[in-house]
Amino acid sequence: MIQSFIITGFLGVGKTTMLTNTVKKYFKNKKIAIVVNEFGDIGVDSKILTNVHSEVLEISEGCICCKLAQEFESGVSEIVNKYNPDIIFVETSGASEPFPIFLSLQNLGISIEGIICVVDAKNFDTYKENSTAKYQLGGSNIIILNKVDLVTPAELEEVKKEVIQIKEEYNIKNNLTGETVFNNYMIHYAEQGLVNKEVFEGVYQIDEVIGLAKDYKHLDHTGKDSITQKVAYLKENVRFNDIDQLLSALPKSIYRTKGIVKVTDVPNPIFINYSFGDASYEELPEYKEKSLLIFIGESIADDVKLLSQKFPFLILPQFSINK
Ligand SMILES: Nc1nc2c(ncn2[C@@H]2O[C@H](COP(=O)(O)OP(=O)(O)OP(=O)(O)O)[C@@H](O)[C@H]2O)c(=O)[nH]1
Repeated sequence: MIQSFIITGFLGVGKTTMLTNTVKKYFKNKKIAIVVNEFGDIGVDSKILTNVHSEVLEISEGCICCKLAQEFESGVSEIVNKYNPDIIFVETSGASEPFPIFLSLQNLGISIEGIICVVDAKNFDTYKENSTAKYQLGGSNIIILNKVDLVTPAELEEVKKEVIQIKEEYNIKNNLTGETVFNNYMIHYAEQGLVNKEVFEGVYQIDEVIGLAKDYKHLDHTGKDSITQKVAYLKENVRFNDIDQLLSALPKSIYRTKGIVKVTDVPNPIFINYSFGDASYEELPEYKEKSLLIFIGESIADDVKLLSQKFPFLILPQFSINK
């Protein structure tokens, strides 16, 4: 039977980092397929993941937990038929819930070994009130407190306490019996997503949930704390320092920025990964498309417009701007 893991967690917590690092470390001799659902319609993660793994299915232009169950199921079936993987990893977008994906995998007869929720130990305070983040914890059975390098032991303990509180409150319940579905869950700590191999050793296999969630109604992403993204393309004469200054000037409402840019003073294209004030850069061997940045946050349309006035090298697409 094909095994699968679902990786969930809020925007920028380290899901892709975990996937890349753990798959490289622990699953070298297995046939791995990765399904990644990007937030919004321009996939940066899949470009990065494709550099590392061969079988990557990108599902974008929507959210697999809301609208794309069918596309997800047919994509996974295709991967199974073509490639016959030992293990499938599904990385959900930071704005989606894991439970509907769990149901889709069950529909396909795939064994779900674990639903992993990655938590950003440093920035948990910033996003813990977001309802999607709470449901992500509620719908998981493995919780990984990541970025431990950025917090003190006391701060980590505090985050752990809060995580347990939310987990207890939002733990998914069986509609018929009212009992919690994931009674046993584990909390692990990680830096760069690296956890002990035991986390992946199938001790959590979940098979008792079939059927209970027919009526499962999940959160409306268009609600008040819903997250939006705005894309900006970049002019060609940009220098690395311009990007650096732009990232330093981002308002608080924009807590996630990703993109791939070509600058005049660095030979290779650069993958930019910014979350909650911290930026990291990685040079890519090649990138033939236009330089772009994706800004993600809550109600950010006006902020992005202001940014493009302050940094005229940003070109906003002309179509309508929604809040
Ligand atoms: N210091 C530190 N940085 C980390 C750690 N894990 C991830 N990061 C950084 O956090 C940023 C976001 O990591 P990603 O793996 O892209 O996060 P993600 O959850 O896949 O993001 P989305 O797909 O946008 O939701 C990157 O700049 C990573 O380098 C960690 O343990 N410590």
